[in-house]
Amino acid sequence: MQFIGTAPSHDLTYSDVFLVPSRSTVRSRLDVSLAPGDGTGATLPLVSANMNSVTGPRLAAALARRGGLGVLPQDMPLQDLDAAIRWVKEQPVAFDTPVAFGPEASVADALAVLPPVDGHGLVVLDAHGAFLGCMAATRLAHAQPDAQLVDLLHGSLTAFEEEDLGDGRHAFDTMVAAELDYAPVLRHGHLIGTISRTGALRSTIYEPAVDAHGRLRVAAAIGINGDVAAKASALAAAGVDVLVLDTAHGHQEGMLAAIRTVKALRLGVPIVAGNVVTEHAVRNLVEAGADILKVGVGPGAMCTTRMMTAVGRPQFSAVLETAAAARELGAHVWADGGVRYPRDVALALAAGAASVMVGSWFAGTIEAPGRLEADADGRLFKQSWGMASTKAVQERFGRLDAFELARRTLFAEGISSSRIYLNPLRPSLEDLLDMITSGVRSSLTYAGARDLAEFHERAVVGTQSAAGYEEGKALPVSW
Ligand SMILES: NC(=O)C1=CN([C@@H]2O[C@H](COP(=O)(O)OP(=O)(O)OC[C@H]3O[C@@H](n4cnc5c(N)ncnc54)[C@H](OP(=O)(O)O)[C@@H]3O)[C@@H](O)[C@H]2O)C=CC1
Ligand SMILES: Nc1nc2c(ncn2[C@@H]2O[C@H](COP(=O)(O)O)[C@@H](O)[C@H]2O)c(=O)[nH]1
Ligand SMILES: [K+]
Repeated sequence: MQFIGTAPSHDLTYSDVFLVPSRSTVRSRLDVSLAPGDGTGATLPLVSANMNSVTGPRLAAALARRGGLGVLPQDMPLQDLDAAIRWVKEQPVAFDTPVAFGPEASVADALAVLPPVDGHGLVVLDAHGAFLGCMAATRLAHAQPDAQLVDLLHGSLTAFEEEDLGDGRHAFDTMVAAELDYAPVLRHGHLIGTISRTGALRSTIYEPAVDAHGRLRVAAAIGINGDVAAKASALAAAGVDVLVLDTAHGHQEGMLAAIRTVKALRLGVPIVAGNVVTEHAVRNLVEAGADILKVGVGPGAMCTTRMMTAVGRPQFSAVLETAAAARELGAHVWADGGVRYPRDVALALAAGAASVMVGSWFAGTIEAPGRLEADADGRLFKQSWGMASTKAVQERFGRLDAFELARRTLFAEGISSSRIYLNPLRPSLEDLLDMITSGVRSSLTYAGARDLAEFHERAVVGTQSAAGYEEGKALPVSW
């Protein structure tokens, strides 16, 4: 990456910079590879943040199916993490995970996890897990909230046998011919997944991130305190593909010791460690055994660290410096936090990040863990909160005595409650992935790059004023 003109002497963040188009020989945006090449097996440079409101097993499976990686948060009890990892590994790769309800569930139960939008649907299973029927999510909009789903199944949609669908193109055409936008997929009469037209289309564009056994990949985080070796070993035994060692101040002795401990276990999975923002920290953490550095102090949407402590660093420069240092050492960087538009992802990758970690943006999706709520205007949202917020600290340390809990709560550095609204046009994680990857694929072709290594090499970046940034925004109403 190079700056157009002279490189600025002060630190920059994503909004301060823009990409300059260069002469290109790349003829199509579909000729571009977005594989991070960081040893995680991901084929898409997107990682979901290890936040309770962001990454649950459902979101992790959906993300891995399209090539990214979900990081399950360290706050989940170990047995829940174990179950979540195993659950992700059991999910279909070629089809979507069914949104399933038991025979007792009501329309209100369904609306708490699934908005009545096109392209989505739900299945109803009997008490033994056998498939009873399905319905389009849009049906929920016109039903009484207390109606039982099972009573709405008459005229149930068609279900396909797996072999009738074939490859993504054939599956898409089959659904168009059947005038269906959503359908369950059966194998010998047993439910193995669901499919939508967009899902069929996506399967021709994305490549799932799968392990050596063809199962979806998943990452999990652990903190630096407690029995780090026991936790890391337990997660590896459950089948985790990437381990993330995470704390607010990653450049500390406690982190270096934790990395050394996990490295010595030789678990055969990449070790991600952070958060850091300097070249010096990269050198120390890689020396201790980290393969990937998680970079970002203070850019996160739920994060109050910069205002509380003045500590941090504008994220574009943090990524640029750490990625250069990591590259020299054969390590990689994940740019963590502060991403609000596809352009921010493109800029992090141009600065040299292998992958980009997204938190709050993904919290407002159907696949995120929270329940759907509606505000006074009927707009749907999910709750989100920071992992260092009072809420998170109280949940994490709830088992401690009142004095210890109060002491730790004093040091909160995050927002406890925030509403992340679902984008009505892009309510699902996969809709956001489509938007982000189409933007980033386009960024690469503007730079004349076929893959992320070339993109980083060829990217030309300029700095802009606040007015320059403003000019780039679309106008929803006339001026
Ligand atoms: N990327 C970012 O900007 C930030 C992210 N977070 C996220 O919040 C979550 C919780 O992290 P964390 O608060 O580190 O909790 P952890 O449970 O991981 O504990 C952190 C440990 O580091 C010690 N420590 C020393 N200095 C600091 C410091 N300045 N800030 C925090 N801990 C310090 C703490 O001791 P003691 O409590 O005695 O001081 C504690 O032992 C993580 O997911 C983290 O990524 C949190 C803040 C910033
Ligand atoms: N200082 C804090 N940082 C936090 C907290 N919770 C999460 N985070 C960091 O933010 C990113 C996600 O950023 P986003 O802009 O995409 O939401 C996450 O990975 C953490 O590094 C917090 O409470 N305090
Ligand atoms: K912030």
